[in-house]
Amino acid sequence: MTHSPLLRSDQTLFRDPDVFELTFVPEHLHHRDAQVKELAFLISPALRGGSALSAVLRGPPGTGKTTTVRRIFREVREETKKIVPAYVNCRHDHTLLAVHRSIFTQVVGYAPPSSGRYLDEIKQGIATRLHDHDAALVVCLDDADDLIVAGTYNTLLYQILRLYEKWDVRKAGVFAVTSNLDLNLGAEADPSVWSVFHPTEITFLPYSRTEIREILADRAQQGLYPRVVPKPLLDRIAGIAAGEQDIRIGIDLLRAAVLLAEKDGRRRVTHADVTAAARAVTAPALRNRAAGLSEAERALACWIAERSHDGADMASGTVFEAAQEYLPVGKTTYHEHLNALTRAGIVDLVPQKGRGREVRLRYDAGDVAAACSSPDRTCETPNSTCEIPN
Ligand SMILES: Nc1ncnc2c1ncn2[C@@H]1O[C@H](COP(=O)(O)OP(=O)(O)OP(=O)(O)O)[C@@H](O)[C@H]1O
Repeated sequence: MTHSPLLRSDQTLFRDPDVFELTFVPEHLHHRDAQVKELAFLISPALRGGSALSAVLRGPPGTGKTTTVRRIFREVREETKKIVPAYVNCRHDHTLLAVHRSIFTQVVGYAPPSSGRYLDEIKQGIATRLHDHDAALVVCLDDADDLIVAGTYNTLLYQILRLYEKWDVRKAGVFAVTSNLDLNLGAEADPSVWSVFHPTEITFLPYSRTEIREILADRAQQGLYPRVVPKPLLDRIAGIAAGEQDIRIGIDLLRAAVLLAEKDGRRRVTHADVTAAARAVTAPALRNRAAGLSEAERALACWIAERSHDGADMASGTVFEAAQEYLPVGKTTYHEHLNALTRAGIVDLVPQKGRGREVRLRYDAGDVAAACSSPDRTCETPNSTCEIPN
């Protein structure tokens, strides 16, 4: 067997580490052509001296909403001075003043003085610059649900969209973005806002495993030296990210696995690097999933983890029968708990030929046991038993 020569301490596997930063805007935006086209269409009237239209962008976390907007805004900035895009992260800026200060900074090119500036002066500064340059404003309010929590959503939309009523500027377009699928940002708008908002709804569906694989391959090619991550390992990373329905997990995992190889002085990522990195990267996601379960559901997850670790038969019916010895629950309750674990994304129920369904853990059994133990009930893999409350 031949071994590739070890890395010297001054060598790195990263051609460009920035490619793995979450703020990185990729050169090629995969699988978002429809959304890019729709946003470009909404902005286009402003290129012809009119006003941009508005939109609500909705999709689960890590589906490329922010990246798509940033990508379009970058192109707009490069192509024309007739449109001024302003991106506001509402997690950070959710008061009227903070949002307008952020818009001012991007429109005017420097921050307004921190003291002695009232909201109206900041708005006037924005409007004057837009008027002087005959430019149209397009604002992206990313994570706009934070504005609803802060109680500023409607006032802000009103003030941005109706800027033209007080100053001689064109009507602004607003792209409101949310990853909260239970929230309808359009419906949250008051009638006075709605009459000038009329957003087009743009949906971002989760990427499939193949799409994630392509995005990750592109990242690896841009950010790493050739052959650092063998193709089967890239497939495995894509599978883990697809299971989590979050491309970010894939990007983090790729970087973490390469860092482990680099730390060890190796030129190639191994299966063991991915396993170790996956633990670290998916642990917070798994903890979040477990936190949403009831004590009884967590106890069942723990028990399933132990059984899976021991290599026992995982057919759902067999698991139920074996569970009877330890877990005093009836069949209906057992299935309810099992369904809750499936919904939480901790187990999958995989149909088996003629044998009902197999209970399969999405994570390492030891990690599930660790995430689902509680102070009163420690789950250990292997061999310990869990007590399940009714
Ligand atoms: N289509 C894509 N092509 C290349 N990279 C992508 C694509 N979509 C997302 N990414 C990358 O995935 C990461 C997460 O994307 P992004 O922040 O745009 O998701 P989001 O939908 O805005 O998530 P959230 O709702 O949590 O803010 C970023 O690093 C981004 O560069």
